[in-house]
Amino acid sequence: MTLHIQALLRHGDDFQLQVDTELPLQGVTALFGRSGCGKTTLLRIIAGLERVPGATLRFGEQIWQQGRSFVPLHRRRIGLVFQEDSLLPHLSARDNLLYGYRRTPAALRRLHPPEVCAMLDIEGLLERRIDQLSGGQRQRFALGRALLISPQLLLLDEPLSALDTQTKREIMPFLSRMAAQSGVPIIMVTHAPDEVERLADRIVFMRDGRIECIESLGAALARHDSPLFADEGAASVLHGVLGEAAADGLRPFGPAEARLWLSAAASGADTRPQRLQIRAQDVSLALDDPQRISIQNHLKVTIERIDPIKLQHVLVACRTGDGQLLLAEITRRATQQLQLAPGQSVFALIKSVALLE
Ligand SMILES: Nc1ncnc2c1ncn2[C@@H]1O[C@H](COP(=O)(O)OP(=O)(O)OP(=O)(O)O)[C@@H](O)[C@H]1O
Repeated sequence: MTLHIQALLRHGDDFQLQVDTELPLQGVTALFGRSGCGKTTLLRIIAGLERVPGATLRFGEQIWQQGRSFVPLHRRRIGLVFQEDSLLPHLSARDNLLYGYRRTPAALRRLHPPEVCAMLDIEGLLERRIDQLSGGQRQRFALGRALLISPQLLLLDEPLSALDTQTKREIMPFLSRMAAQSGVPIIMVTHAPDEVERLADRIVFMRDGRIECIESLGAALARHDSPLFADEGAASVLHGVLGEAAADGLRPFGPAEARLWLSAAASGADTRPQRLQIRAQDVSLALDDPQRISIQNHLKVTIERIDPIKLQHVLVACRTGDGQLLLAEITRRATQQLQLAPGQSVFALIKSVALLE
């Protein structure tokens, strides 16, 4: 399934959006870029909230806009969730949730309240009034309401940005569960690299009203000049499964040839693949595997590339034993002292990891 978008739009003298692209849609697509680059404008065009004369929009075989024909939002079967939750305060949580479901013809319903409630863990909150819900719970209801129209496409405009860090952390797993289980493609506007790293399958990088490039998450994390690294530095995302806690509470992550130990809170084995974020600054390299050291996570890796990134630093791209990419940011001086080079086997010492929940 792809979305073809061709549009040229001006907002005043300062801003022009010019897009002509064929966007693959499976899974989660993040629209990423600096404030004002046109992410929300593009999302509104896709939704049909912004009607651009002369634009063309095709969703698979369906023509949403071409020439004089224009399919309005409600006939595109799009689920929308914005930054600020838009629940109706005079309705109960349950009636808000079912608002779109009740208006969706039975023949078009593919997602139903029990599965959506379970996905978002909101069964116990259905009888509450809206003002009795926390910000995070309200946003879960907004997501549920959007899903229950059984949309062909979900558009999320910075759905987490109005939430505090703790609530964001609470909601992330629901978003990723929803992306994995609902089968509905998602386009999400964000300018937070950690949201992209946690949720996205591909990224549309935008700048000054244009699409710079469209990349898979893997490709976007594999280049040293990735826009994802611009503010917070380079990071790797490792995919793996979390095992059961050892006697001391640490939990294994990933296969034996690339095993890491985490102090993750939840207990019990969880067979869902998870993502682990490792900042390149938290990875050191050693020629031997040091034993008398407090750092617990040592991985044998092979150097693939070394890219200068700052005056005194380089980014070393390494392959782990299970074929994943791990980035280490070290000084040029260390690179010379250790005589590091592509193809070489070294040990990556990882000071800190974060399970992207
Ligand atoms: N209705 C409007 N009228 C005039 N200018 C607008 C309108 N909507 C947006 N703009 C301008 O268009 C540009 C792109 O805005 P847009 O909201 O799409 O950016 P964004 O990338 O989503 O930014 P942010 O991350 O801050 O939400 C901005 O310069 C904005 O000021």
